[in-house]
Amino acid sequence: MITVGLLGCGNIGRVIAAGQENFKITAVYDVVPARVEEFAREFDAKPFSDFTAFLAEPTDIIVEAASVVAATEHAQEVLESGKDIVIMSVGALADKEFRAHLVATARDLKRKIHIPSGAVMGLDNIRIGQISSINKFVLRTTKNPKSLSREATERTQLFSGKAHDCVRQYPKNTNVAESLSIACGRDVDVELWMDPEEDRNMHEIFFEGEFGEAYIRIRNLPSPDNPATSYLAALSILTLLKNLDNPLVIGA
Ligand SMILES: NC(=O)C1=CN([C@@H]2O[C@H](COP(=O)(O)OP(=O)(O)OC[C@H]3O[C@@H](n4cnc5c(N)ncnc54)[C@H](O)[C@@H]3O)[C@@H](O)[C@H]2O)C=CC1
Ligand SMILES: O=C([O-])CC(=O)C(=O)O
Repeated sequence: MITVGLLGCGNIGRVIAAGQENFKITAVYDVVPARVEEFAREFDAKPFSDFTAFLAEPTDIIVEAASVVAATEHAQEVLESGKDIVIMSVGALADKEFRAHLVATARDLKRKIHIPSGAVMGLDNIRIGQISSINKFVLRTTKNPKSLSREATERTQLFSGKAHDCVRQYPKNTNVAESLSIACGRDVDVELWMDPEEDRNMHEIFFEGEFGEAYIRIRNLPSPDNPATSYLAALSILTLLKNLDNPLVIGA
């Protein structure tokens, strides 16, 4: 049985915990002490209010499902402790120096940094961007203003530019932009829209290159507990965890 240390007892953490089968969340940590205690009671895990003690607990892998700040603060320490990490708040890796340092540490210590497909589809073959020329890559994300904690009466563009700038400005809503950039091997172009007529979290991907062209549209249902996060993102990380011990690896 794979043992998991969970950093972040929120919406995604709860979906993962509810779906445990071939892995077990044995240790949990969150900045909100009451949340850790409640989660630990409900899912029979050991609660921690101190990160160092949490990390010292014997677990096989740490799952970050908290925030860009949490991933930035703790990812390096996790790898240095000899554990693999799953990073959900991928926006942390928009800092190129930080990412390079993290990857170098993982390489030296023979550890893995897993990035779930999250709220999009297609990350598998989008990786061909690392070996083949791409002449266009645009992510257009459209969410209801509520998912962005804003108000609007008409469709409004909030951002147009590069992924790393977008996720810096909207760290709770555009981690996918950074996942696509890492997969594709370039800082992708991003448009972020809010639309009061849209009740889903929609991601449209326009991808053109030597291979031909692709258009992927994902219309995600928001998570019941956090409208900023698509339910698909939680299902994605749960699938990743369920496949950690599967010898059959599918996808590029
Ligand atoms: N990669 C992707 O495709 C996607 C990534 N995400 C990201 O996944 C993360 C988790 O999402 P949700 O569970 O929906 O969020 P949530 O807000 O429901 O839960 C996050 C939990 O982490 C805790 N937390 C926040 N900062 C912390 C810190 N510095 N140290 C310890 N605990 C901390 C909070 O108290 C909360 O309990 C978020 O960063 C979100 O933006 C969300 C959707 C898609
Ligand atoms: O869940 C989504 O639709 C996307 C999201 O919030 C993110 O990438 O941070």
